[in-house]
Order: sequence, then C-alpha cells, then structure tokens
Amino acid sequence: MLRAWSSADVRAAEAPLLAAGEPLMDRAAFALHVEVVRLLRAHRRERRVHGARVVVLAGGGANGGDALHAGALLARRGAAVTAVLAGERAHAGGLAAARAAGVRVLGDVAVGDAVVGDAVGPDDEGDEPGPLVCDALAGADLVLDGLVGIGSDGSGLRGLARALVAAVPTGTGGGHRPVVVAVDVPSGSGVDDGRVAGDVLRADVTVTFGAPKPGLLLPPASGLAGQVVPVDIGLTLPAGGVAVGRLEGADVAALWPVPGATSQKYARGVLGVVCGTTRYPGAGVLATSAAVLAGVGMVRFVDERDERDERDERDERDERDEREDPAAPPRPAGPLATAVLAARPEVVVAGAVGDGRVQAWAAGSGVDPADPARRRDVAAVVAAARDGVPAVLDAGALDLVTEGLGAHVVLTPHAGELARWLADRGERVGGVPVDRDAVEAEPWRWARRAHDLSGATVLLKGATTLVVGAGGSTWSQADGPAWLATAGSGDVLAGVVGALLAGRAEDVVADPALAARLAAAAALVHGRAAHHATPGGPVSALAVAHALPAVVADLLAQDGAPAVRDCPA
Ligand SMILES: NC(=O)C1=CN([C@@H]2O[C@H](COP(=O)(O)OP(=O)(O)OC[C@H]3O[C@@H](n4cnc5c(N)ncnc54)[C@H](OP(=O)(O)O)[C@@H]3O)[C@@H](O)[C@H]2O)[C@H](O)CC1
Ligand SMILES: [K+]
Repeated sequence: MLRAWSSADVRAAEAPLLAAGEPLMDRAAFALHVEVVRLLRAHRRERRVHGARVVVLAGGGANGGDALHAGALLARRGAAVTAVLAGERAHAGGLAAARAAGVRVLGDVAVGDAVVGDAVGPDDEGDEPGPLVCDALAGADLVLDGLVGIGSDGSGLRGLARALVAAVPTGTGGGHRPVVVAVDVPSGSGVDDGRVAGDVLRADVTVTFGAPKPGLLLPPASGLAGQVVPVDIGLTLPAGGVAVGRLEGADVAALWPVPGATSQKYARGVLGVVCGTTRYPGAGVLATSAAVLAGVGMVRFVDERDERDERDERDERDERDEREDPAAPPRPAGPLATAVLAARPEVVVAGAVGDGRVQAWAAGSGVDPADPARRRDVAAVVAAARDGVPAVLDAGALDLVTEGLGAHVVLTPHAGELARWLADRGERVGGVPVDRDAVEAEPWRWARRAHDLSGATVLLKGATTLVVGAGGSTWSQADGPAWLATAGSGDVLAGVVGALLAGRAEDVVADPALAARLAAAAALVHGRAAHHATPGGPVSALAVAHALPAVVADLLAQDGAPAVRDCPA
C-alpha cells in the first residue's frame, strides 16, 4: 500500500531529527542521485553517467538544496552538470557542494556577500532564462526539478521559476525532451490537495522523501508526477495520519472474499441488481456479468416492470388475498431479464425489489430517470440502503440520494454526475454552481463534500479514481489504461463493487469504513482487467468483465493469498 502524509505531518516528523543533527538532506540527495543514475543508464544510448548532461533547476529553499547536493554527486561521477539558480537566494550548503564538485552554476544569486554565476536573462527583472540556460536545457539528457518542494505557497510558480519550467523542451512534434525528475514533488503542484495552479513541469519520476505527499496521489497533480519513488530518510510518521492511500495487489488479495471449503452460495453473498431497462438492457447485462465474474455467490436480477405489469400484479395479489393463497405464481422473464439470462444463465430473476433476500444491492446503472417504473425499483433499493443494507448506487440512482446515508452505501458518479448532484444541492464555487470543470480541478475537495453531504462512501470515477469513505478516509487508484474510458465501463465497475459489498456484507455493516477499501479494491481489479483484456489496445466493457476471473486469480496467487480460505477480517 502506498500511503501519503500531509506536508505538515512530514515537517513535524523531520523536526526532531533535524534538531538532533541527523543528515536528512544528505540521505535525500544521495537517494535522488541513485535514481538519476538508474535513469541515465536506462535512457542514454551510452548507458552510463559519465558525460551525461544534467540540468539542476534549484529554488532558494531546501528543495533546491536537495537538488544541488544530488547535482554535486552526479558531477563527481562524471556528469556534466549545470545548476540554474531560480530563487533570490540559494541553499548555501547545496551551492557550496555543487561548486566544489565542478558544477557549472548559472544565476544571479547573492550567497553571503558573493554574487555567483552568470546573469540569467537579458531583462531587468531576471525573469527570463538567458541563452546559456536555454542552451543547457535544449541539450539536457535529464532535468532535476528542485525549484520548490513542500514549501510551495500553492499559488503556482512565479518569476524565474515559472519561466524556467516553460523553457524545458517538451518534445512536441517529435523533438528532444529530457527525462524530468521531480525532487520531492513536481514544483508548484498542490502538495496537500493535488491542485494545479499554473504551469508545472511534468515529471517522469518523482523521488519523494520521508513519505509521498497527498498531491502525488491526487488528481490533477498526480498526473504530473510520473512514477513515484518514495525514499526512506528515517522519519517516523503518525500511524493514524495517512491522508491518502493507494491499494496495491497484496492489499486487494487480502480484502477479496474467497470461499472456504464449506461455503455455499447464500452464505457467500447474494447481490440484488436493479440496472438497465428494456430500452437499454446493456447496463443490466454488464453489471450482472461483472458481479458473477468477480465471484459473488449469486445475483438476483430484478426484472423491469411497466405500469401494466404493476397493475396486473396488484390485481393478482388482491385475488390471492381473497383466496387466502399467499404464493405468487412464477412470472415469465420480460425482455430485459431475458437479455440478462442470455448472457448469464446463472442469474436468478426476481419480480420486485422485495422478492428474495440479498446481502447487498447494485442499482442505477443504465436507468433513465424518466422511466417511472424502473425508478420505483431504484427508489426501493435506496430505501433498503437507508435501512442499512450495503449498496452501490450508480448513474440513475444518484439523484435519489439525499443526506443521511451511511458509509456502507457507495455512490459511483463520474465528474459530470458529481457536479450535477452537488449543484442540485446548492454547492457553488466562485459564485456559480459547481460544474464538471470545477470537479475536475479539485476532485478531492468535491468528493469529500459529497461524502459530507450524503454520509455515503463516494467513488469518483476518472483516470485516477478517488474514493472517500467514513471519516474522510481517501483512496486513490490509477490502475486502468486510458482505453477504459469507454461505454459500459462504469456498469462493470458497479457490478464489481456490488460483488464485494455482497461478499463482505457483514463486515461492511459492522465497519462501514471497509466499504471505501472495497470500492478502491474494485477500482484496482477493474483497471487491471482492462489491461489484461487487451494489453495496450482498445477494450470493450464486456471484455473487461470477462477478464475479471483471471485478474482475481492472479492477485490471489501472486500476492501470496491461500487458494482456499474464509473471508478475512
Ligand atoms: N529540512 C531538511 O533537512 C530536509 C528537507 N527536504 C526538502 O526540503 C523541502 C522543503 O524545503 P523548504 O526550504 O521548507 O521549502 P522549499 O524549498 O520547498 O520552498 C521554499 C522556496 O521556494 C520558494 N517558493 C515558494 N513558493 C514559490 C512559488 N510559488 N514560486 C516560486 N518559488 C516559490 C521560496 O521562495 P521565497 O521567495 O518565498 O523565499 C523558497 O525559496 C522538501 O520539499 C524537501 O525537498 C528533504 O526532504 C530532506 C530533509
Ligand atoms: K520540486
């Protein structure tokens, strides 16, 4: 599991060690240079560090200090290192080490009484990189982004730092682009909230010290961090202080409900499904397929009824009451259930939400809010959820969600749906109702807000899926390819979430915080199933569902879980 702590927690953990004189910066810089060596060997044709051209962008704080010290170590290994000083001051120790190691220093920065380096730019402000800097960047094999770390004021880079970021070649049109390594965090990104204000240099790798910071896992900033490499510099972080987590395969294997030798289908969990309509049967097929293939004990699919069916059922019931004969005759499957059964013959069809027991519900995928009969079934599921039955509520169920649900209920909106839900509840930003752009700019903020308002666990779908559950616990999963943004993908995810809620229903009722971890686990498996279905290529939602058994089997085998066991606590 990857865990991110807030910058305040990291600073608090650093403080006593710094006071005791522990060489934290040396440790950070050494690990940083080791990662750079690895990358240079991997990316350079010559496969070595000697002769590699490295540019260090160094701000005036300790982040710049880390970068300068690493630059010094690289210079001592034969790299041609140029440091560009971007702040009004420079980290004295880092600068001294860099100069002593033969690093070429560019910048007008006063250190003590001395002015070092060459003028950066031709303008009076010094806010434009000059030709020496531009040449160095144009020819760089690798750029170290040490402009600012957790000391960022979060308002976006300013001055020369901003201009330097803009001057790094982007490789557009097939041109040269250096490998970019962010020091601790991509400079200027929202360290604690994942916001991106202004330009941030997109990193291939972020080497982060002590612990990952939340912004490395939270979109949109997480999309600029590349591969996150955490480095242990000896900090002890508070056990309960994790701000954001990311599940890995072993965590999911430990959560997955696996039948024991004596398990039977009812005990393993029955999922009730109210997804799809006769007009749009696909969501019903996809959600039930996903639930079955994710390994739920049984799926009870609630067939669609129209007004006429409901009238006939009422009349039948009245006649039975008159005859004092309570048993309802089995009713033939309608066109929706027929489509579902054609795809998944193991599904049991129910005539209504109350027919037969279930441990959890999945409802709303592919349900048109304008369809009154299907909406009544969805509303019945929402009522059951309100009474404590774990449920995943998707798409056409979301507008029926009001406040006061518990975290045992998982809502699965995408950004547009979440924006609409929030705007309908009067949420505004900058004086206007929350819209999709606002949610995409601050997905964590709005997912947390939806959790606060509804009480439910909120899974916000996206390239990075965020899950906010009981107590604000947050999970960030980025496991799927971009191809997964395809029609029906959300229906499959709802089925997987539902399967997990049904399989672990008792545990979820006892500890609703578990729902967020299960939803995050579902997102991981869903993403991996897309990779598995078509590595590197387009994928259909049904193919994702079909890949689920193999992905689950891989997880359980590779991550050391026993082949047969009962549900873990
Ligand atoms: N302390 C240690 O031994 C260790 C620290 N580590 C690294 O330290 C940074 C945090 O360092 P800190 O000095 O607290 O702050 P930063 O370097 O991140 O930032 C301060 C400088 O950044 C400038 N700044 C701030 N905001 C902006 C902005 N929007 N645009 C441009 N520049 C900005 C600020 O300039 P001022 O003009 O405001 O002074 C400072 O120059 C941490 O991230 C680690 O990398 C290691 O973990 C090892 C141990
Ligand atoms: K940085």
